[in-house]
Amino acid sequence: MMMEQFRHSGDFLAFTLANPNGLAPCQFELGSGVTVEIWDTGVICFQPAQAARQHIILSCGVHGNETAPIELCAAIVQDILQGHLTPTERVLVLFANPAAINLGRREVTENLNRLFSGHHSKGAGLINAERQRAQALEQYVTRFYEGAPANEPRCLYDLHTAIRGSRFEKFAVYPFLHGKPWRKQQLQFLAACDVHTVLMMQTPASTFSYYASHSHGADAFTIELGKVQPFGQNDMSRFAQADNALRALITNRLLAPKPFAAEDFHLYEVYRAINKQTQDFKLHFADDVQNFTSYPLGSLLATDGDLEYRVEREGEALIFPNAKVAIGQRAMLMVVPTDIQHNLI
Ligand SMILES: O=C(O)CCC(=O)N[C@@H](CCC(=O)O)C(=O)O
Ligand SMILES: [Zn+2]
Repeated sequence: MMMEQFRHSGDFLAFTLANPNGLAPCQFELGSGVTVEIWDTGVICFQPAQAARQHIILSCGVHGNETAPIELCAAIVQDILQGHLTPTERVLVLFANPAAINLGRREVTENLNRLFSGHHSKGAGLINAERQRAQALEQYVTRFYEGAPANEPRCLYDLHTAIRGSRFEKFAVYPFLHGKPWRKQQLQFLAACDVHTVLMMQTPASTFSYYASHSHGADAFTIELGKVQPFGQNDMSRFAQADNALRALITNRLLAPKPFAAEDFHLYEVYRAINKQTQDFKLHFADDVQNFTSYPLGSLLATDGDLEYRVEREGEALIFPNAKVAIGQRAMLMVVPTDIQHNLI
């Protein structure tokens, strides 16, 4: 797709996917006065005509086969470009891994969501498209927040879908805050997105949301919207609330949330992370077992060479099990319900 076709259609996703290795930066203004800046393939920034109060990053396609969030973000961008939606806030939308989206695969060579906070530069001499993209995405996030006064809210919602079905179809990961309190206002926003299950992380991570949270002080989340499906096969009505809430956020039309109530949420914390140590890592439950499933104490969950992982704690539930990850990486998290009200602000 050429520039002219893109300007006509407003289809920034198609423009990105036709130019997965890079796009010449450019800038133009919409009839509404919104300034549009294209920084790179998959990287588009909207600056409203009037002074903004919030600095919002929406990202999708960190994993190339997680299509529902890509469709959702593409529609938002197209509606802005065609004048149907006029942001009042500064917005950066990222289609994070165009090459993987084109392949319909989670990754081209390496999991992009394990390369942030400098992990893209670890491992002597290793260079690949995902490492370069992780570094570039960090630079774009930095550039965007450099344009944000320190006292103004900044957030990043990194939209994904899970590989498996989940007992809770939509859920969020709240990155580790190093002892700072979790924010009720953010949980209320997640509830407005119809996301009522939140996993509170207990350690630093190499994910995009942890990077935005830790390096830029953003309210940042990984949000899982349903299960991986090919393009065109998502039932987008299941994500209508998230779509509406994100559109309301960028146009400053969010309704006042109802008072915070702990019973509106299923909160979990990580009890332990199981990392793959050998090529023999094997899960001992079926592929259709859902995220947040629990088994009785002592049940065998996984083996890794001579190692056995069994249920150790009452109520322990599994999440993100994946035997195909690279050695050394997280193959499954075990989580437990938590009541973290003491650390909510
Ligand atoms: O379903 C799965 O196994 C993976 C879904 C996914 O991509 N999840 C993210 C979570 C990131 C986080 O922990 O914040 C990931 O694994 O990168
Ligand atoms: Zn993902």
